[in-house]
Amino acid sequence: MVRIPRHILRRLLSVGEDADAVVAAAPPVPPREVFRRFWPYTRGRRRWLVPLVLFSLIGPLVDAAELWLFKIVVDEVLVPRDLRPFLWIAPTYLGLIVGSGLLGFADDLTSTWVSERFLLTLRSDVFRHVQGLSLGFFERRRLGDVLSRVTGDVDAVETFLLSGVADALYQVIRLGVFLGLLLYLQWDLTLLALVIVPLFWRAARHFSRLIKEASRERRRRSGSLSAVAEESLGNVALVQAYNRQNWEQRRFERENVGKFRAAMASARIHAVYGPLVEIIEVSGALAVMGLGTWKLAQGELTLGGLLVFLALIGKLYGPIHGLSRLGSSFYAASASAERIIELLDQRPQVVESADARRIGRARGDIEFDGVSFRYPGTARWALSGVSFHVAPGETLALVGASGAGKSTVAKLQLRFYDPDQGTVRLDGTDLRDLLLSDVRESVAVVLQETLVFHGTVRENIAYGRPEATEAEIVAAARAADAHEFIQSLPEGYDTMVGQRGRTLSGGQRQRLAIARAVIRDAPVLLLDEPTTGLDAQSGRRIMDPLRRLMAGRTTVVISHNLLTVRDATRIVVLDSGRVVESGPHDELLVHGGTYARLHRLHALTGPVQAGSSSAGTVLS
Ligand SMILES: Nc1ncnc2c1ncn2[C@@H]1O[C@H](COP(=O)(O)OP(=O)(O)OP(=O)(O)O)[C@@H](O)[C@H]1O
Repeated sequence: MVRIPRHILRRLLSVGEDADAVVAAAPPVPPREVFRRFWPYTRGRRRWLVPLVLFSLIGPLVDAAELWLFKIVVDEVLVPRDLRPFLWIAPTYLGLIVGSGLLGFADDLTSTWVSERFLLTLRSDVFRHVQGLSLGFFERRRLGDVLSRVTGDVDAVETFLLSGVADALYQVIRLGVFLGLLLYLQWDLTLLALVIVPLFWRAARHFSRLIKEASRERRRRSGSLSAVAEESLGNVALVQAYNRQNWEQRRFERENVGKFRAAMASARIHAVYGPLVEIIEVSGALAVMGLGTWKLAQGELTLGGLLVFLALIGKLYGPIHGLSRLGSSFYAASASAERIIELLDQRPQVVESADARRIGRARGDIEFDGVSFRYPGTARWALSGVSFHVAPGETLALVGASGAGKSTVAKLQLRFYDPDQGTVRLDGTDLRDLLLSDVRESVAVVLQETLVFHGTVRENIAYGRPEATEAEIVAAARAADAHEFIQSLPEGYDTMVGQRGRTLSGGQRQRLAIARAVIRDAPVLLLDEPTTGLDAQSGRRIMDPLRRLMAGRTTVVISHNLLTVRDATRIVVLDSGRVVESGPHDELLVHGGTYARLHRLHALTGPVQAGSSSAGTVLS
């Protein structure tokens, strides 16, 4: 026999290495654990598995009956050349075919219903889980990979748990039925036919491991591909402006080729496995045929008997073959299941306490008490020992150099993260003791990067409060000085704004964001660099609406632009996560510290010098 050197075989069947992976492979999970994790999702639909099992039981019986009829045709019609038995055989056969057709119809519909229902629940659950994860998860993970798991890998779990198991059951039942018949017909021939089973088993075990490796790699590459595509296409303006298309193309190509290689490795494994299984199968069948023919010659077997026996052997190998093939798709599916489990095992860093309190509408009293915070996985304190208090209706301005920790304060106020030390309070209660939804409900945000969704202008404003009426939406748009420009859009409030509001200008997006905050009508307002990216005129334009929005609310305004903050009740100056100064504008100027220095610098070079008079009064 020709022996293929081991190293060639290993290369042929290996997946290859990826030195710097975009997305890491999920940790391996044993199949039993995968079952344990996903079985609960079949709750409420398990009784539908009973007819499915029954269908799988009846199918092979119909098959066997057909074969039996064939034996009768050969032995009682063809060999004695007698047409009479054919008169009952023909309608019986037709009846069997119609019956199995109806059965197939019911089986198909029921199994699709059960599996699609399962997927419906699982997909929604995975999405709900991912949505509930803390901001920290999204700041660390590649969005494209998460998307690929939610939309692609979820489907494979169904294969693993339902279709796979139903198929396995079906094959086992077929195996049982045909084996029983064969043993009944010729036990010695049957035992000979079964000699190949251990060989099948060994081959299946060995190859399923290889297939699992290849599938893992394929799924990982799919995740990487989505991640690269999402990053490149999501930042298409940047990519084109910097002429980085070729670089992005290469990045994409690298993952694309990786996926191709993984697919080829998987194809090679299957291509070796398929013929191997066939060789084992044919050897068994040939041995049986030899012994069978000998028995026929000895007169121990009729021709019909031998033909049926050989046909049944074919049917017997079918399920064995099917089971071994199933093993490989089962392992391939488990590679996807591992990726889902890894996602489901992510715990939100921010969790609502079991006895969280409702506060209803907050008064808007905010307090940071000795707050220190470090982003997960980093060594540097983003905030250390930060304390300040803002009474209801007051305005606090946070200023400081870039990276000083201003946005981090906003994230802690929204409870996107919990402080490592100290306490953040709303109306005197630790945020950790409040319902998370209440904490978020009490805050309206206008962020640096205004978030606009693909949808109509109306939907974007109402995102702040979905139950808002048309009149409230228009009133909010007016308050945000957005009504006029919205009306001049081709379809007014029904105009679709592209994803991330690309069809709007920066100032228009900001005013839309303000309208959304107005309609939310929350007691606390977080303004993170509300004039970022706007020129002096646009910056001035949103000052009035901002002022209207801030009236009567507790406001925390984050700004580099010192001219927009001088009328705040109190200004807190942050430096490397520490409060270095705090007090009203005039006091800080007299004090002559960091703020006074920054202010002098700004007065000379500030970005809104031209509009300083109106910009400066925003907080008045
Ligand atoms: N998700 C994150 N993971 C790790 N470190 C972070 C994360 N976000 C911010 N940081 C770090 O925390 C520090 C404070 O960042 P923060 O965004 O609060 O600064 P900022 O004062 O708002 O800056 P800017 O004015 O430029 O927006 C910075 O050193 C920054 O690198």
